[in-house]
Amino acid sequence: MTITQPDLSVFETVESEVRSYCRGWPTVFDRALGSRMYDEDGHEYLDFFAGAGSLNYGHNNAVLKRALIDYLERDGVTHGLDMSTTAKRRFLETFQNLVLRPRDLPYKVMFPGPTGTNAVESALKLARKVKGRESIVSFTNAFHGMSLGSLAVTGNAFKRAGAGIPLVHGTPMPFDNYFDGTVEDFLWFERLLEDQGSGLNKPAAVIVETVQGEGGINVARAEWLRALSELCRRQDMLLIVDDIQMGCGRTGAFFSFEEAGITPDIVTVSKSISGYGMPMALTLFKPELDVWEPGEHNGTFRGNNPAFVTATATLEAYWADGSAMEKQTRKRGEQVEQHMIAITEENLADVKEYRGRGLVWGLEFHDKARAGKVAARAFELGLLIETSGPESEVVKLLPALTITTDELDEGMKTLARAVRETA
Ligand SMILES: Cc1ncc(COP(=O)(O)O)c(C=O)c1O
Repeated sequence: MTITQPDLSVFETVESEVRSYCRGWPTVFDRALGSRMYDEDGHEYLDFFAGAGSLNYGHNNAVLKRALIDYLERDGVTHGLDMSTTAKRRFLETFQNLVLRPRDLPYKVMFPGPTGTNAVESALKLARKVKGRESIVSFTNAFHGMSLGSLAVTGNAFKRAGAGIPLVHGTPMPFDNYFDGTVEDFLWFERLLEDQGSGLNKPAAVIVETVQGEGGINVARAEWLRALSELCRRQDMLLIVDDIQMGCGRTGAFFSFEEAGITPDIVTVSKSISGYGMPMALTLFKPELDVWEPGEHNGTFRGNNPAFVTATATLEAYWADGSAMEKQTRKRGEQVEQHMIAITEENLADVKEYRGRGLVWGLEFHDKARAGKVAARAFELGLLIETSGPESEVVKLLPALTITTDELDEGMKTLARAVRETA
């Protein structure tokens, strides 16, 4: 009898898979608490990434964890099906009372599916159905997700190439050009629309991020957002704000568009809405856009009940008095900015610009490869930071909103050291 050796290559594949899918962080994470992550070898990292913005309230937040454990211990419904549950009702009531009503936002709430791209797809689909038109305006360096509709309005050429086919029905427009000193009136766009020879059919909607997260932390001016909102009104196009990364308090206010004083027709929310890093997404839309028949947009995981529980606990803990959270985020933002000024002054020849709002910040270098080097060195020094921008040329800081001032100082000092040591 011959004994064949077991094929162990599958295990090697698993290990290389685990270690390669790690955003350039060559380790395997195991535990996380607050703003700290720990790998399987016990190394500690300060987290300035916050689950790509899905953990605005930190890892294993004690209040949310308690709510979840209590719910599970009383055998609360755990599926994600589209059914009426007490957890869903409590979330909807709390969202109405603590988020929509105080801001006088008259939105209907829809659960489009588990993740951000589901919310974007539903927004595009709804806008097209309402207006009976195909095209959607989106902006240079925009990021809206990886499924085909979201990708069609995403500006990143590399991500678009992943589709391998032409992506249709997107109309690109330049994002706020911060440096020209004037606010666009968008008359040029309206002239294009009127010019029969331009071939431009009127779009159904415009989709915009108030701060482009994946696109390199590009901050739109409030005046520009207002001009865009006016353009949409004049031209009978719907305004969709994708608040998936910048919402839930990231820029200060609960919704990132509040400061600009605009009321988008449709808003997409995901990432930090569950508060605990669990998949959950919302599409908010004005009541007059409620054109879907029951069942016209459904899905198996549209109503993640444990996520409703943590989302409700998050709103009660942090947004019952939203102004406190807002104030704290702005203060922490000022703290980051002080460090950014110091880093810039120390590296005048290398730093191109720093920019940000609330607790989302970017640091760009003249040398496009530098951001990756800084992030890699920061990792060695125990700090998790990502890069963003079309060529990953921007160091992106996205700490939890619940980070302490000491942790923030510690991380910024590590960043300064990483910049110094990669000069
Ligand atoms: C602004 C924005 N929209 C949409 C998405 C897509 O969300 P998801 O990755 O959950 O599909 C992201 C993800 O980073 C995002 O930042």
